[in-house]
Amino acid sequence: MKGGSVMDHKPVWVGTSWKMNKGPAEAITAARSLELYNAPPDIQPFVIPPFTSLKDVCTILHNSDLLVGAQNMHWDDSGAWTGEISPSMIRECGAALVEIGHSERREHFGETDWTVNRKVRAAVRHGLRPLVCVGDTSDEYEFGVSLETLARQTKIALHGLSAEELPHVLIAYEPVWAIGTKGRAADKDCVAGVHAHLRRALEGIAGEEIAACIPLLYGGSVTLDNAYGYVTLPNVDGVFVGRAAWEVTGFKAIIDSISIVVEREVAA
Ligand SMILES: O=C(COP(=O)(O)O)[C@@H](O)CO
Repeated sequence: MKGGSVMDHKPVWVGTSWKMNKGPAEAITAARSLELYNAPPDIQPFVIPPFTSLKDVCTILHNSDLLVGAQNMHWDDSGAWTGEISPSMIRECGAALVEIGHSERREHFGETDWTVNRKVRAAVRHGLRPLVCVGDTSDEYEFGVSLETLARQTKIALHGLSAEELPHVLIAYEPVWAIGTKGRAADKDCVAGVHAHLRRALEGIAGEEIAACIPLLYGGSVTLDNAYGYVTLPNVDGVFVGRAAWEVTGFKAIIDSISIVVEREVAA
């Protein structure tokens, strides 16, 4: 079928960020209903709760099949950074992942390629796996410069990482025009083309062998109806879901739909 994740028996990543939803009580309820969840073989599920729920969710899911991440962090270990959360604080909560550079943070909170790079380097230094979000705006898409934007964001995000550090990174391609209630999901041809380009960019940065280890996820209006289609594409190693996975039942349904495809491909 492809030279991507399923054939290589790498796990297919299926995760959701709860964004600014679920305070501690609701997050604990959701985490408890995932605690005993047996993830299908070859699927690596993850959830990314808000900071106020991070420790509780990490504690509940500590021995589960799910990984837990934070939605952002500062790059410094500690200091006078009012309102910020450090990498060691996230580690202390028990998180394994940290999302960096989501377009909502780039657009509304001053995240830049430069701050993304500092955060990515800090994350790996602290033993966290950064999930770096890259994405083109609708203007960039219309003007035909999406690939340049994505290559720039990726190169700067990973700048300065060593050959040992690079395989800890995950990348999510999330077109800004695909995210949220006003977004439209990218079609499969677009995702296949962009992911092939991103893999080549990674090969330029890290060499072929390491680039092949870096999971490339797609995110933006992923639903139960389209999720499994994305993971059949070459160079798509998973999906990063928002709204459609905020309810635990929706999240599990998406995982199940993907697992059918994965099992079929592994058996073939
Ligand atoms: O923003 C994301 C996608 O949100 P959707 O609601 O699925 O469009 C991605 O980062 C997952 O949170």
